[in-house]
Amino acid sequence: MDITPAGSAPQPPTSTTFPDVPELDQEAMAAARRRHGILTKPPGALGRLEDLSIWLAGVQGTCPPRPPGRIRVIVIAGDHGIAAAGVSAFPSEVTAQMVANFAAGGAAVNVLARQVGASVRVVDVAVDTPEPTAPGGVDGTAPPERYRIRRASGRIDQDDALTSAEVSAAFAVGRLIADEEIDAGADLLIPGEMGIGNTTAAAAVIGTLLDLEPAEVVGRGTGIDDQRWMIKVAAIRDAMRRARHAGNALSVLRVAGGADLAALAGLLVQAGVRRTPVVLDGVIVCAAALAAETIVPGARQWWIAGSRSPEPAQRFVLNRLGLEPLVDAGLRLGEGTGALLAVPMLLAAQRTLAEMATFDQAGVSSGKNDPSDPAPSESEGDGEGSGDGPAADGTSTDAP
Ligand SMILES: Cc1cc2ncn([C@H]3O[C@H](COP(=O)(O)O)[C@@H](O)[C@H]3O)c2cc1C
Ligand SMILES: O=C(O)c1cccnc1
Repeated sequence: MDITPAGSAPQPPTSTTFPDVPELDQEAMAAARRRHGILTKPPGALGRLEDLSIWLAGVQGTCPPRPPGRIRVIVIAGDHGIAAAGVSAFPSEVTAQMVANFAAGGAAVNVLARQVGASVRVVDVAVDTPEPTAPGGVDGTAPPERYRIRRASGRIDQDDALTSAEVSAAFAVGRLIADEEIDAGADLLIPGEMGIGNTTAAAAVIGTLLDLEPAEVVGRGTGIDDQRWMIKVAAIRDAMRRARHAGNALSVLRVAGGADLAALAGLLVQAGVRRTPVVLDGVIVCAAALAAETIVPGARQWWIAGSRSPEPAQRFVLNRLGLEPLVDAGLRLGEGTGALLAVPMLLAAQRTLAEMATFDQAGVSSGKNDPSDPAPSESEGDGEGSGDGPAADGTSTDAP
């Protein structure tokens, strides 16, 4: 697709092509639905676990699906010039300080990752320090300069966040990271982020792409007071005004987003290209997801929504993408924490589909009271697993 220049600074036009994203495996999904129909439970009784397990079968192309073997959280770190306007309750220095905290294993994302056996990688794409703050590559040996796009993205109420070359480079870095991780064996990706001021950029990107009012998309971020809220609305308004005529989603990321958002968008697209599932996190990751789906339609099939953010802009994105968060626990942290909280549900979905006994195996009557209408045998299945089905005969499925 063509990338048209936009924003105040004139940019040379560039042209970039994007990959197609494959469809989920419909046969594996149909097999998962059939299997749900013969497991020892009333049809649909596992609720969203059934949908999740069917999705997992579709992304893995096999039924029953396997448990994820290597869950990777990738925290994309980058500062934002807009922080200088006073849109956050915290100063920009916190971004670099938190990168050190991630490396030391002391952040919330580290704790929640440990809980589900995931590992955490931090990538510095635009932290406001002279030298990159995080090591490069999956094993930390690649040059960190490869991932660093610039020192803080531009102040979006006055300037473009990035140049054309930088937004393309950031998107490419996101794709590179996904490739590196998947090549190293990751089979479930959890994108997270760290960057003071990034809820302002996320809101501006979402507001622009969905044509919303600044006051509809602004949130309290790190916990700003009313005075900062007004500054933040004005910053989003000015950024949206600059981005309105950007032309396409990548250009919106260039004008009103930043290196972190563009890298996240590239990572999300490439996960789909590589048939690798993703759990989405809060409003910043969702802003990148909206851009990614706009750039490469269909990428969203490979994602599920982990957690509802109190940031109002996230809801608009999830509605547009047709995703319903698994968890609504009031988390407003980012880093990938909300997504990690949803991982146990995904694991439960895999396990129930893979390990539950069938009616035949357990010798349990399969739920048709009319003796002239015998239950489907295991080999036949019933063709429909989850969703509305006939009432069960009341046979217990040993629910806890
Ligand atoms: C100590 C600390 C740790 C964090 N971890 C994630 N965020 C989250 O808060 C920031 C966005 O909020 P705003 O737009 O209001 O600056 C991002 O860094 C996000 O990841 C943190 C914020 C702080 C202060
Ligand atoms: O929704 C999020 O991810 C979020 C919300 C507030 C602050 N940082 C991140």
